[in-house]
Amino acid sequence: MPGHLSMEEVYRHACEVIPGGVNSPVRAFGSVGGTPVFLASASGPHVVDIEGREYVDLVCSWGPALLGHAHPEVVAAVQDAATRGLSFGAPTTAEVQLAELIRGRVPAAEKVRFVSTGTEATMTALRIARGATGRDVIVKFAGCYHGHSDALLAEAGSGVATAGLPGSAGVTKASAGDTIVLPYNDVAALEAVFAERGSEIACVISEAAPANMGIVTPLPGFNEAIRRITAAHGALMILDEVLTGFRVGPSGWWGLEAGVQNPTYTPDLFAFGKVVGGGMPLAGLGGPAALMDLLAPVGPVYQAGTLSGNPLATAAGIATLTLADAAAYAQVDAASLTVQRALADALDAVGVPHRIQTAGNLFSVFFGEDAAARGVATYSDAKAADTFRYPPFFHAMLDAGVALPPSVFEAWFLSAAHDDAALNRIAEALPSAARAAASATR
Ligand SMILES: Cc1ncc(COP(=O)(O)O)c(C=O)c1O
Ligand SMILES: N[C@H](C=O)CCC(=O)O
Repeated sequence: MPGHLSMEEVYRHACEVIPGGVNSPVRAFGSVGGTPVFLASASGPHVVDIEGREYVDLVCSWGPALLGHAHPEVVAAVQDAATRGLSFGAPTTAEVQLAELIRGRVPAAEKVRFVSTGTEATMTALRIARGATGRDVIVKFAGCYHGHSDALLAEAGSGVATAGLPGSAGVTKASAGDTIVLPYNDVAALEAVFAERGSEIACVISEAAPANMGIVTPLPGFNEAIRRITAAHGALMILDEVLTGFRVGPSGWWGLEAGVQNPTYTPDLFAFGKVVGGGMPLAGLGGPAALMDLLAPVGPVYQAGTLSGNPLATAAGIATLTLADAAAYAQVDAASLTVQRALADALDAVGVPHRIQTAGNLFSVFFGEDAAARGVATYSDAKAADTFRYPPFFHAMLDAGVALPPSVFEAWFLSAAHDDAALNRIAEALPSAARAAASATR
């Protein structure tokens, strides 16, 4: 492909050789319109497109860039690892070190199996649950996204929500039939389904705090209720911390909500991803030895991966978790609060009813009277909000040099590198974006 092409030209060419021009649907501008921004580089709080335009980034690679893009120490760790080999397909001491770092933060993850994507982590967790219980049925919640394995795409959030799809073509009836989808935050629905089919249910999987239908904070006691009900029926609880893990705090959402010492609940299995790989393809699942040892080669539940525990990804994960100390989390939290306040002020100033919902330092905005008055507790609430206000809002921000997630159903991500200059640029961009949201029509 010739150099110095415009964004539109590159996109047109990309669409000829890559479906939709993108390698993950949420990167397309399907719900906001326009040409996806092709990036050339990223550093700290910024991304730079192929035309040389710099943006303050509020996507952060959909979560991993907790410390900002290309943190020098993380890059150095990866470079150093690369000099010793890109992939061995054999165990390394670094994998042991990363597993120990995770266990130090989430003690219930006594053993960790590394994979390359969050999808694999949740898929493997389901397989363990089925292997452990001898049952087939799984329960998930509408609007939660757990990656793109067959069993978990029904009424999924993220790109499935953005595209307005009920699920995916290509999933067998048998696979879909083994998945029960319930409304999020609805303890009565969960109790009812267990009362009826409890002996068939292998597990309940939930995002620790859903962040793929916008942020829908679990109502107080909801995660505890999942724990209580699953335990009563001999089913497993899988907490998907792929997005929240090591991002909203040192021990993820579970650490914030349940508390690490004497936790109010502990799931059977955790799924991790994103931050744990420091921007490289690495994810994992963790839990008590008795369950994790069901995995091959110890137990009968098969799982494998040529690139699992890849040395570059492991090095990035170790460097990131080592650098992600209390001060780093405090910086991310403070930056998030600053943007939330500026966003609320800008929308209030032009009279756009809205609700900003949070899960630790993650947040998203829902527009509309109902969302503002009652909040958003379910996927139905999220879809009923004034989503038409987001595209003009998004494009006004982009025009002003701030890259938001290109879907109202995605979270906004800050990093420890979002300094005053970056935060000021966001604050300066917000008033005109709020005016664009105010004048949007259905
Ligand atoms: C909560 C959650 N679980 C699982 C996944 C799947 O992870 P991956 O995209 O790495 O497969 C994602 C995001 O993609 C996620 O947000
Ligand atoms: N919402 C997704 C992950 O959290 C976005 C990542 C993707 O699917 O590309």
